Amino acid sequence: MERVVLVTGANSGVGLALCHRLLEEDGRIHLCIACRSVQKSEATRDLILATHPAAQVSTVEVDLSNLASVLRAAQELRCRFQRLDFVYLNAGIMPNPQVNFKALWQGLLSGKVLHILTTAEGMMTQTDRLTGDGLQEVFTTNLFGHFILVRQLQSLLCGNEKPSRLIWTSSSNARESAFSLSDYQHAKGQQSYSSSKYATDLTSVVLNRKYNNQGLYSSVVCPGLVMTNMTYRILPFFLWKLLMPIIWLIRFFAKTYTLTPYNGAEAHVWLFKQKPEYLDLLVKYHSCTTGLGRCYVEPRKMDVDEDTAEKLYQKLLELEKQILERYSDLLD
Ligand SMILES: NC(=O)C1=CN([C@@H]2O[C@H](COP(=O)(O)OP(=O)(O)OC[C@H]3O[C@@H](n4cnc5c(N)ncnc54)[C@H](OP(=O)(O)O)[C@@H]3O)[C@@H](O)[C@H]2O)C=CC1
Ligand SMILES: CC(C)CCC[C@@H](C)[C@H]1CC[C@H]2C3=C(CC[C@]12C)[C@@]1(C)CCC(=O)[C@@H](C)[C@@H]1CC3
Repeated sequence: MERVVLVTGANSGVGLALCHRLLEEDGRIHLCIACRSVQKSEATRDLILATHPAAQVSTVEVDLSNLASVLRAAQELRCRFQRLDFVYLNAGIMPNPQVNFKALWQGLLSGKVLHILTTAEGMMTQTDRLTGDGLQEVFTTNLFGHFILVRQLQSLLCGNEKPSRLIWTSSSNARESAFSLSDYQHAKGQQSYSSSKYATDLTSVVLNRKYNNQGLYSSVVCPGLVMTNMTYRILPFFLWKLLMPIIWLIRFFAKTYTLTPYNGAEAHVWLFKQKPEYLDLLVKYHSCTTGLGRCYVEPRKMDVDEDTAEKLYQKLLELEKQILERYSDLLD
């Protein structure tokens, strides 16, 4: 039986490369690409079919920052499919990114050059805003919209003959110091991206605890530093071009400088080929590339506190309850 794979944020960057790579691995899968615009998803479908003409590719419209749209997409997926084998929760935003060059400089002068250059710890700030639902946009797009989607797709993901898989695109920028349970949406700080990715790591850990016995497994990956629409927004384009020779040199030392979306999707594709029962679910899988361009995957233990993870999960459930009450007309 063909496997059904759903990918969010499939129209560009890591998500698009992932779609191509999954079809290279197994041309028989049914690939469902989730994008927030119909035009973009159709253009992406055509692009994928141009290189994989025999592939089965369908599209679903979902704006993860709009919870009504998430509920509608889940309803449509429930009608269309009997089960989902893989869900790649990959869409993400980092709005109005600013680099703190003072922190970068201090980091470079400290002994932690590689750590700073690969995690950007304490170096990046973002300006967040509220969604139409009154939630923080980065939290909603990167984590909560996906959380609602997963919960609404539970009937397609749980109790299947073979285990189903959730694969979240997290980041090595995920930091406990940027996250607080009392402000889990990160309304007060300026590191909403880092906070949302840490919250993603926590959520994945708890999802395993709650759902492994129903045959659903969750993993987190980091694609490394990849040049995509998201990263090109951090610095002016000409500056990136000027920095490129230095960045390619840094790649000889910084294995997570994967740079291309193809390389960035390595951990996602590797997980596609693994049996979940053998994975360490407290590990983040990092896409890595050697200086000469060979791709590989490195597992690294996550810095997560299980008690905090459980408390966050309870808060997500409370918020979910409020949202489902608000949109009760969209439920079956
Ligand atoms: N690039 C990097 O260095 C790193 C990226 N990541 C993560 O990788 C993932 C993919 O990012 P990347 O490929 O780099 O960047 P891109 O900007 O190329 O891709 C992001 C994708 O998310 C989609 N998206 C954004 N907002 C929404 C929304 N509200 N609803 C639905 N889809 C949405 C975008 O769609 P649209 O085209 O419509 O905007 C796009 O397809 C993200 O989660 C990111 O945080 C993690 C570590 C490093
Ligand atoms: C390397 C150059 C000489 C100078 C570039 C400085 C910064 C613009 C980059 C250094 C580390 C980078 C980085 C990211 C963005 C660009 C930098 C800050 C990320 C935050 C992008 C998104 C992620 O999720 C992280 C994994 C990246 C970590 C490293």
